[in-house]
Amino acid sequence: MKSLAVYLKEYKKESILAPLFKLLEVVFDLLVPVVVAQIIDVGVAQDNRSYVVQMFFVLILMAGVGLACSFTAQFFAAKASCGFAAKLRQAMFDHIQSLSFTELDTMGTDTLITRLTDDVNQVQNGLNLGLRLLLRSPFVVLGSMVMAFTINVKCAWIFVIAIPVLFVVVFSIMLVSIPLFKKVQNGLDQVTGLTRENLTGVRVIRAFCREEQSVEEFEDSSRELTRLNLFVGRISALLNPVTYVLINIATIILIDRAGIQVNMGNMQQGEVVALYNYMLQIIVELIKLASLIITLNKSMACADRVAGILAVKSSMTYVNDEMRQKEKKQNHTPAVKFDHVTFTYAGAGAPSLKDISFQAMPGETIGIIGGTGSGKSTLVSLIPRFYDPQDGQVYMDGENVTEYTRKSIGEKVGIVQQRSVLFQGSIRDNLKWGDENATDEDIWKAIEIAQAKEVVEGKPGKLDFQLEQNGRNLSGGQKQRLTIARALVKKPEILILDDSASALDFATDAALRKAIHGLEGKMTTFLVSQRVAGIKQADKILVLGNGELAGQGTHEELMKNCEVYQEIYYSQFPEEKLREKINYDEKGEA
Ligand SMILES: Nc1ncnc2c1ncn2[C@@H]1O[C@H](COP(=O)(O)OP(=O)(O)OP(=O)(O)O)[C@@H](O)[C@H]1O
Repeated sequence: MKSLAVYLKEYKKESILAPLFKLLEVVFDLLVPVVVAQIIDVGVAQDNRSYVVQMFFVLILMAGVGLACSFTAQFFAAKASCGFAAKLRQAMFDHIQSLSFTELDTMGTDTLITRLTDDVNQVQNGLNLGLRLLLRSPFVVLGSMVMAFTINVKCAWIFVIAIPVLFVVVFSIMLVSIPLFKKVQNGLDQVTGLTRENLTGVRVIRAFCREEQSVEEFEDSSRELTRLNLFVGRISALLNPVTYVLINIATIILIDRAGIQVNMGNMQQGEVVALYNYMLQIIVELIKLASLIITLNKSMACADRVAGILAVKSSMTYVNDEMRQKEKKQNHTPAVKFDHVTFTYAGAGAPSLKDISFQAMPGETIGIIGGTGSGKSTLVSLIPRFYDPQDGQVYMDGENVTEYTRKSIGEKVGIVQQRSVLFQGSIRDNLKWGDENATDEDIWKAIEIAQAKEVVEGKPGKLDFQLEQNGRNLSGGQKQRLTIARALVKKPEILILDDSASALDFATDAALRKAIHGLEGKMTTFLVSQRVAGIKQADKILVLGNGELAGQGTHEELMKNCEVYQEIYYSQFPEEKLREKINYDEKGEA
């Protein structure tokens, strides 16, 4: 939690001025009962009207100055807390961006969203209140006690006993509720997660008539959060009645003792009123302090969660520009090489890739095929270094991928993933993610290769057509074509299409492959596909089965010597199997 203090550094002045002005306000608050006592003991007792009026204006003046101090304190506290929260949120966002996929997979998106939003808001709230009230309340409590001593020592002892008793009660209740606040935030994570899942999957939920189950699931989770909140609320609600009972007992004793002192002539009536006022100020401040501590507890729990994210170190380090040696590209150096690569996802029991070795020469097209879950996506995700393998090495242009800067990998590799992700904005804005300096001509060229010309031309405004969030105003196939175009705008040396033509019809898929093949230069292309037709023409095909490389070679080679490939092929072209059988039988008869 202390680690978050750095984000307040820039607001040092505000963080000092806010409590300082609050303390000034307290001084005026503490003087009010003294002035009231004077009004009673001098003005009223001696029937001195002009004195009463004079003191009345003094009270108004004190209230005015107190109010100005309070406003100023509020201003500085708000400035510091809002600025702090903005910096913290930005730092978290930047940090999350720097984490590797391994950490992101482990933490999960939902908790990251709650921590980035609700948790940061709670910390901001806690800081704002803390800056204003954390010093004010104890200062009023202690100040009231000191003022009581200046009035009457015998009565002041009641304050000395009452205050610690009240403190113990308040803090005991707080200690019980602190751990519960963390549970409440975790419950909130769960509700956020379910909300997101249900809202993004609403079409599937309706298609499968799962509304009732979804509502029930949400209700269960929400009920649990409510139960926790109620429990914490009840404990916190105990504070007021308990503190009021204690303070009222103290007030009764105070009035009893003070009455005796007045009768003995040691005290005046106005001073009794002043002591009573101080007792009231104490209870008001203690209740404020109690709710402040509740807020601070909540925000400390949230601050811990925020600090937890900031403390996560990326398991992947990148070399920087200075450390990076210039590429020494030589002829006949493979564009991509896997050397006995084994990879297991964090938390997964079994490896998703086992001892994979192959190489792809510059300009080659590499097809990757295999059953579902055989490791195709995992394999290609190691090329742009989304993950690091536990064993073996991945090389690009003869250099280990760990020797590249993050930027240089980004420039070299263009990847189009299975799920098309587009962002709110124009088509042009989205495609310029590939290269922000790309001209409209470059963009149209990429669109043409990606077979998206008709799509874009059919939209009002063409490149200026506005996409909604996640590109939801486009069809699946249209989105896929645009994501392919976005990768092509970058003109990458290595292009990876991870089953990204799955929503395209056969003719478009074929035209896309032909257009990519016809590109100038030596772009190495990886085509991941479930369809043999999609990779048949590739220079080399990698066949994956259960994370292992079952075979590699051209289509013809694999048809001769790779059983897994033959199985896939004949399952997709059963008539070929039949023809094969007929040929074989005919040969046999001859
Ligand atoms: N983020 C992840 N965390 C843990 N395990 C994962 C993760 N992603 C994939 N896996 C596991 O790794 C294995 C390979 O998955 P991968 O996505 O690479 O398969 P694939 O061949 O691309 O499948 P498909 O054709 O269905 O997309 C699977 O068993 C899968 O459950």
